[in-house]
Amino acid sequence: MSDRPRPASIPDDLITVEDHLERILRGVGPLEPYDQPIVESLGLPLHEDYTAPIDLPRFANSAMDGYALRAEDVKGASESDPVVLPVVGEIHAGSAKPFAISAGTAVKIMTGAPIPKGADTVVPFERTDHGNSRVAIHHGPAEGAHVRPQGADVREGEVVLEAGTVLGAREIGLLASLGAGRVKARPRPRVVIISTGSELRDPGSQLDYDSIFDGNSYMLAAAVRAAGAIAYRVGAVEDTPRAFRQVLSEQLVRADLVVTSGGVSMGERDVVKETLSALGTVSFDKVAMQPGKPQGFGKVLDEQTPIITLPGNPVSAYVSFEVFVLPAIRRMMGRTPYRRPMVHAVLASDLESRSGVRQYVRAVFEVTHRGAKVTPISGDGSHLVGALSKANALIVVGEDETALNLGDTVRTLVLDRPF
Ligand SMILES: Nc1nc2c(c(=O)[nH]1)N[C@H]1C(S)=C(S)[C@@H](COP(=O)(O)OP(=O)(O)OC[C@H]3O[C@@H](n4cnc5c(N)ncnc54)[C@H](O)[C@@H]3O)O[C@H]1N2
Ligand code: MOO
Repeated sequence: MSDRPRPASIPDDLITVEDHLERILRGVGPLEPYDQPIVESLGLPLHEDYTAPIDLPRFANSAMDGYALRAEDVKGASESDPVVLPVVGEIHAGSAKPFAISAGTAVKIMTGAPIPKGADTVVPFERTDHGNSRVAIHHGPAEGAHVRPQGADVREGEVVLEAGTVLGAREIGLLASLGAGRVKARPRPRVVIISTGSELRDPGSQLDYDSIFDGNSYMLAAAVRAAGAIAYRVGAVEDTPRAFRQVLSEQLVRADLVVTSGGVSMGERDVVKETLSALGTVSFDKVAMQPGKPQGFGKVLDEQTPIITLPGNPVSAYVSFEVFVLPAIRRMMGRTPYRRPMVHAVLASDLESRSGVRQYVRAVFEVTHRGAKVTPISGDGSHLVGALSKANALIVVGEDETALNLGDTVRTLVLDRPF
């Protein structure tokens, strides 16, 4: 049970959002880390400190196309009084031949090529006559000009990325630059999504008079991917325990987590509840929230795979994903914080809420020159997917709060924002 005090207004037969979430988070553990190809690690937290095995730059090299030479040999050179040096060769990046020059000579050098032994400075072509066998240098540079020194960026032995760093393009680029093809991270959880309902048809197929398209499994698959996990979407399963049990047992081999939609309320064909209650390892509860009241969580079959059962109403399924599944996925991946941080915003209209439930109100969040503002979207039906698509935030109204007023500061979950 959560340590937080239970709001007094919650009816006895409901459990709190906090208790249900805590039960889920206790029931899903972080997945075992292993060495993964670096591009696959995008968005995953690094499991251990990463120490640079080499210097960067690995060798002193030229920052410009030009001539490598000794600054001392061209001291005081100018356009009107150039210093002419013999050109003893040409070095390209990757030509794999070590090179050395002696005093009073120059070598053509391209960007990225190693500075030859004996040289300390590069003069770009633009400050010369661009000569081939001899070159007139029109400028006396400071020693070290246009040379990128070895180890100036990263030192061998230095911890360049700390454990817990979430890997993005820049970090992956650094790892590759240091020669790491793989890196230790917890894997993306594989999440199997099963929608249930004999009325459901796949988008693009023919509808009967009482059938509807299966929006939820697509919405949930997209949400799973957006959370950084792998989604395996299973087409809608009809409302019979046999069909549901069969799909579940077939799917468990590839699941770290199963998420279902539908079939968990009080109906006579609530197949998820009926089938899983019989196993005795999944508990079904009414959670003091709106939308999203009927919820279930437990472990299934021999694999003891965690399963989160979401209500079928689309808005309820979406909000439940945000509140329960997203934190579970993040915990499995080792990403913290598990829960999306709340953002404070000023309410743009009055809002009424039912006592005894935590209300998640669809809303539009925007940052204006006056600060963060949030406007509720009208209509609170859990079937309103059109309205849901217009929202980019959920206002969280506490269990004991029944009215909020225009101008109040409210807590908001700003959806889709990385955290
Ligand atoms: N007597 C009671 N009835 C209901 C209660 C209750 O407490 N007592 N709770 C209501 C609440 S709240 C919710 S939420 C729903 C949850 O019901 P289920 O999880 O059993 O979901 P279904 O009955 O299967 O479907 C509900 C609704 O959503 C549509 N649906 C289902 N799956 C999909 C999908 N994949 N894509 C699009 N739409 C879907 C379905 O057709 C129904 O209209 O129960 C209330 N009833
Ligand atoms: O609580 Mo149900 O989940 O709103 O519509």
